[in-house]
Amino acid sequence: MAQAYHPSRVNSPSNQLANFDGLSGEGQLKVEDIQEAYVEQKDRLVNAIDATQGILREIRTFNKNEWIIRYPQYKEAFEAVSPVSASRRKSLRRSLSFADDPATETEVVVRKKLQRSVTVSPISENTEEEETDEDASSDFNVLRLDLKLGPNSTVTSLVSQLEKSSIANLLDERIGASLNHVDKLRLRVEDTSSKVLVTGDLNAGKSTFVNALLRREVMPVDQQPCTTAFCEVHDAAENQGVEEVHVISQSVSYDANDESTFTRAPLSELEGIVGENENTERILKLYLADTRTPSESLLNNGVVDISLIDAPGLNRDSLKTTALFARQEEIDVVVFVVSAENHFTLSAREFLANASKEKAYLFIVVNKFEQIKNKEKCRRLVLEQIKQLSPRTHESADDLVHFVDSAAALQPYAPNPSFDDLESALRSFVLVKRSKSKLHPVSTYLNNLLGDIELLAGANSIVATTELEQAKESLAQIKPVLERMKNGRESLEEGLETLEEEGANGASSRSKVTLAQALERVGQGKLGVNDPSVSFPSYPGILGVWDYARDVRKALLASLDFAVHLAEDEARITTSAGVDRIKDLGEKYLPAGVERNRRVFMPEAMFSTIRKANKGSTKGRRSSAVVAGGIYGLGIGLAQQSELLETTFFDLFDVHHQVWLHLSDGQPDKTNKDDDESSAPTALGLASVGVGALTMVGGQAVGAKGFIEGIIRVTDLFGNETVRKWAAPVLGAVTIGMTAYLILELPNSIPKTVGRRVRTSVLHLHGEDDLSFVDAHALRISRETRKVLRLASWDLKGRFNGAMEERGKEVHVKEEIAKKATRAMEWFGELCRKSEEIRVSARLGIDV
Ligand SMILES: Nc1nc2c(ncn2[C@@H]2O[C@H](COP(=O)(O)OP(=O)(O)OP(=O)(O)O)[C@@H](O)[C@H]2O)c(=O)[nH]1
Repeated sequence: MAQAYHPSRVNSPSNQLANFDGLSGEGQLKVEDIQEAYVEQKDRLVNAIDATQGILREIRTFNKNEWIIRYPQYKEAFEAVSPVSASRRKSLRRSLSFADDPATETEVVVRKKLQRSVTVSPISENTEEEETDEDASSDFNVLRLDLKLGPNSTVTSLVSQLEKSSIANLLDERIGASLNHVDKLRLRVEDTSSKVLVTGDLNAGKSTFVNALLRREVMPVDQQPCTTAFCEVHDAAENQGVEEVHVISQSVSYDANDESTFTRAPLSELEGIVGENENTERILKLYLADTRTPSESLLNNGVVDISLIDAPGLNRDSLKTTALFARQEEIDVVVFVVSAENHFTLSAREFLANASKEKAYLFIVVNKFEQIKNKEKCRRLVLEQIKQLSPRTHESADDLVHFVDSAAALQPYAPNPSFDDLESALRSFVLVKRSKSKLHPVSTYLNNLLGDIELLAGANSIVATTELEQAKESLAQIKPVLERMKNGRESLEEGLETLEEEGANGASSRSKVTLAQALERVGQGKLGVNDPSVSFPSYPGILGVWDYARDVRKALLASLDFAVHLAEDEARITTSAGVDRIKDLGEKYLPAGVERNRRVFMPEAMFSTIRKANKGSTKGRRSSAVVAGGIYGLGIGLAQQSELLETTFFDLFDVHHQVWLHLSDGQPDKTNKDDDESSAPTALGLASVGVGALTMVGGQAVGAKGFIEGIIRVTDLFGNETVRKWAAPVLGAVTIGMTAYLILELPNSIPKTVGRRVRTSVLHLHGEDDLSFVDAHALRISRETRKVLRLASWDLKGRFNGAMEERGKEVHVKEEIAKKATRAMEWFGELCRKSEEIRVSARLGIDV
């Protein structure tokens, strides 16, 4: 069978239908070419659908797991430029903002690549030189989010309620909806069934025409005019190869797999069924096995499963029903059969006028043409009528209007080229229409969807680039700081340790010097320190000697207190200097922007705490008082301690000291100088106490030294006669003289005696850790100094480590952002590439 599609139009300049649908090329086109073109386009679309679904799913996953996709909004960026360049720029430049951040706008360029395909990139220096594209679309078609709440609400007002992620969720939902829609589109593209409605005037030969197409006399001809059944002819392959009739029960939707929706009948009963169902608009499904090859068969053509619907002849009653039927979306093609003898009746005109509104192109079969004598006149008249009824059909009349004799086509072995032409044209028309009705909307949708994906990718690429740049900028600032901190950490710690050590040691050694000097002076009967607040009492005379000794003791103790106070003051100065140096270290090592220690060091607050007595110490109370610097207002409060203030006889006459002086040739024994008199109550000592007591009883205070010296000399003289004679008066005179001497010496000797004793007492006060007065205080002061310095250095270390940690975290965060942004840039770039690839391979926007 010849398959030439347009043999008469090999050189035809216009082939509007074919041109319109992109299925026609230069020269003669065979129906196979159209079939092939259709199949190719269908396959390309199915692949494009699968690939698009793939990238939509990837977007959702990426949006969910890796990058919150930002939803861009574009508006034209108007600039005060010359009118020419303004018109150029208007379509090029867009102001890009994001739904979650409408205040921040970036100027971008929207470039057209393929039809309806745009890319977005930031403004560059060369932008001005680029070609203008007035049609460049820069808004979303498919993935548009309706972010407006009402007529007066703007995106801005809504955004306050929408987080970035909420918009990303909305976008995700939109993508989800789009995925579902693409699923439906896939089914639509893959659905190979196509319905051809055959209708026309009563008795025009519709059934004969359908039989001719089937090359079988299946449809009953010469039925009563009131036959109202719609006979839908399908390939038997759709019914497991069984030829039969399915009589569809009224008011149910037919399902071939659901027996309850139809009644089966053999083909032989078709005529009877059609006859029975007069006046009822029934639908009958006919399954026929077409034995012809796919290239010959219309029903089983290997490309689409065409089903033919033999509609009732048009009359007043059936007109409306048939018109409604023809309007159905699933009807791809309406074939109108008109008898060449009768032309178009009123009903036919009415139907065609309506149908041409729905379907711009109609396939018209002018039947029984062989019977017409003046064929040219008939052809002319019919075409004129068609021109009136369906102008578009008339324009493509060569393809769409066929003058045939259907009855003759049923004759076996009789060549019928005009019917063959019709058949080829009808098949091509079905395919072209199908391409237009099924493939074109899918192609448009995919193209728009991919365009949206590219817009989204372009905008998000800009966001990622900006984020990457910002992160890099921050990293360039923070990383060196962190590096410096890491490198400086050790030397800072060393510096702090040294400062602490130096401070504590310095305070200790200074205190030792100060206190040792003071104690030495006190031992010599002088005030430990010279200060106007501590004065030496004046000697009140022999009668006030007791009080004098007490006052001297008190003054010396107070001067020692003052010395401790001085040592503490010195330590305060040392500590202050140490704290300042710690601050300097802070300035050196802490990076800018880190809060410095705001606490002010108060030296006066040092040494103000009372240390609790050591547990188990028998001298608990005493040691508590010793270290209670400041408790009495002066250092350690020695001058207020009753046991130290206690004045004894030995403050007046230090017999013990005198004995030692004498026995060691007037040199006090240095090794035993710290000995307490109470710890060595010698016999001599006791004797001297007795003599002392005697002299006191006699109303005179006699110095032990003088007294003992006297006794020694007196005993030396007793062996001499003359001496014995003069002994009594001499002894009396000596005693008187010595007594006078001692009394006169008291103002000088008391301070020394008291000083010595005070020094000894004080030295023994500090039993803690068996340390001396000086060492105990030096230790206490250095501890306090160390404590303060340590606190300051801990604070600095804390700040330093905190700042380092913070910067470390910041670096980590920025690095993560940079990593994410880099990945996003690559990902969106790849997305654009994939999207473009889909467009190109599916020829979206080109083949329509
Ligand atoms: N000579 C000739 N007769 C035809 C042709 N087509 C149909 N007929 C005859 O016209 C009569 C009507 O044919 P049908 O096919 O029943 O017409 P129809 O349009 O289906 O009729 P209704 O369904 O009743 O409207 C029959 O007697 C056919 O034999 C044709 O091409 N040439």
